[in-house]
Amino acid sequence: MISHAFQSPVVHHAPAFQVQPTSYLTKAKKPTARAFFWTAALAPFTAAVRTRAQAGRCYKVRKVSDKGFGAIALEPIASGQLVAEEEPALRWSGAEDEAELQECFDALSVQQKEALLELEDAFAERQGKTILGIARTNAFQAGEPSDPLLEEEEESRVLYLELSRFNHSCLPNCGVSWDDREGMLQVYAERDIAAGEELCLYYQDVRFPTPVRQERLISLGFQCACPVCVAADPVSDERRARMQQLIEELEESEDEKALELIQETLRLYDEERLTVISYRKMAAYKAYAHSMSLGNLSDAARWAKLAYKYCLQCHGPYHAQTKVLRAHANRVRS
Ligand SMILES: C[S@@+](CC[C@H](N)C(=O)[O-])C[C@H]1O[C@@H](n2cnc3c(N)ncnc32)[C@H](O)[C@@H]1O
Repeated sequence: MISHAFQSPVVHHAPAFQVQPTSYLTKAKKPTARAFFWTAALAPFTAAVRTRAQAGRCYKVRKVSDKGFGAIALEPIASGQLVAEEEPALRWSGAEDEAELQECFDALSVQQKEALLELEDAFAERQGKTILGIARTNAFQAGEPSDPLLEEEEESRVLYLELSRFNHSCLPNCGVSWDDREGMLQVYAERDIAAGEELCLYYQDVRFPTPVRQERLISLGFQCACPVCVAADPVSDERRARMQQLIEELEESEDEKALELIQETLRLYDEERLTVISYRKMAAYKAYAHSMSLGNLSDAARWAKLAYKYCLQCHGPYHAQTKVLRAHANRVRS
């Protein structure tokens, strides 16, 4: 039995739309995450992780320093490459429902339970791991965070056996994308990666200075040991604090001002070598929307094309957002 009070588990997700999108993309959302949630509260468990990238497996999970396991690139990986994808081993309605998590776990076979109990539990106490601690350490959010349907509905959480082994970095080289079409979570390379490099995701928005990031990650059960946190560079902290300010200022700004702020945001991402493609995609998309609003069609076309390119890189060609952005890119071109 789970003994301590349920707190929201760590929720790794593709933070592409943490900044609320304007209406163009919101309209394109579809109710897919919800559609299969209740019918598959307990997703079919597969002994072998099914991954499209399996044939040419480009990484290996192994022990990495003091972070436990991690994923290491076995070969050079190009930006935009699909690195891994996996079906959930466990799905439950999430947020506050400890009882449902326990119920879903209890319904698994012994083998399935054993596999899940192998995962890291950052909250384990003397009596050992609990499924709650494992969920808090490893859970991903089902669906894209900004999906209005998910915001209105109870959020669901998912646990993966292999993707749970990817560590966090505040300067990540990979990002996750929720694949509604197949109900899988995918990992895409967000920059070119050399063989031997660790593949790292970002468990939360990294556009905050070190003390804020650290505090948020400690609440997820660990002290971040990524190179940016270890360096604690005041210049980097200043840039990241400004990035957060810009997110807020952008919400309040008229078109012309907003376009200036977006340019500044992109400059800061470059200076910080922050290659999170979903941040850039959102910036390009917003710039497209503001350019359209100003009637500047040639700029709008350029931004729409860029947003589409970024979307392809972080979500692949079949994702709902990619299709929407492709349509926008085609529309303003014609
Ligand atoms: C989702 S698991 C990642 C895989 C984990 N390393 C394992 O061995 O299964 C999250 C845990 O990994 C470790 N971890 C992940 N990213 C880290 C980081 N940047 N710094 C230190 N520890 C990290 C922490 O122990 C955290 O609770």
